[in-house]
Amino acid sequence: MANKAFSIEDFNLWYGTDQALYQINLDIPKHEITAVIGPSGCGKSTLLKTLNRMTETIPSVQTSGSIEYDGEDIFAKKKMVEELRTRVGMVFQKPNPFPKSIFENVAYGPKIHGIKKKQVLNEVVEKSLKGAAIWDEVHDRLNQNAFGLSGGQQQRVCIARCLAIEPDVILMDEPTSALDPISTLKIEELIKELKKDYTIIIVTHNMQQAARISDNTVFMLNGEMVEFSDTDQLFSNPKDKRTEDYITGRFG
Ligand SMILES: Nc1ncnc2c1ncn2[C@@H]1O[C@H](COP(=O)(O)OP(=O)(O)OP(=O)(O)O)[C@@H](O)[C@H]1O
Repeated sequence: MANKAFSIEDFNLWYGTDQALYQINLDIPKHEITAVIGPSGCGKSTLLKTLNRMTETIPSVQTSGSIEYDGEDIFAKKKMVEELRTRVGMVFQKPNPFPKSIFENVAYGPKIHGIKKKQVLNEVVEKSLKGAAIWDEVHDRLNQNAFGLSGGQQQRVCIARCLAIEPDVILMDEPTSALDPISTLKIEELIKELKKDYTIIIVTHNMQQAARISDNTVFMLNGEMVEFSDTDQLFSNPKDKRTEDYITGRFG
């Protein structure tokens, strides 16, 4: 695959003595939406968090195998972590704005990266909030605390915060599971929109969501990657019997 964001080869991960990922081999294409589905505890979040090296903040974690991002080994050198996290942003399950104003939430990353000029920060904040489809709702109250927003609005502010560091990839760990159906739909529409500019990898419990928004789907089971296919194919004509059993609701 010429246009791949991540290339994962023979990747294994252990929490202490418990193995959570087994021999994962997977190429994740650029500028597409890749969904990761599977029953609870199958390793979806672990796989996602490994992609921007968040799992290594847990002391007991050990890994083997290789993961390349844009052709470079993500584990290669210490310096790579900051660079990697700038290029690979993350949005979490529960909206987690900082207890700061909407403006400061979005300006936080750029400020850390040394941007001080108010004019530039204003532009970044506006662009990011527009990119996250929340500008119209908040432009007249940027100085209000982000906690005053609804859950769906908070999640879009968190997406804007992620966009403000100008990543190439956005990892999303069940970004709508804490939201109501209307907010969920808005975020799904936003994700489809963001695909033009970003590579998106989304963990979801919700198979309908994976079917609605993703181009490719990874099905995981007990720490193994059972199947990686075009989403339409995976849901209409799965290659593996275990995928079929899962998507037809026979387990999980
Ligand atoms: N910090 C941790 N320490 C030890 N074990 C962990 C840790 N995080 C996850 N695990 C274990 O690793 C396995 C995979 O967990 P993971 O959270 O990746 O699964 P998941 O598919 O995302 O689950 P869910 O859908 O319930 O969020 C599970 O057995 C879990 O108990």
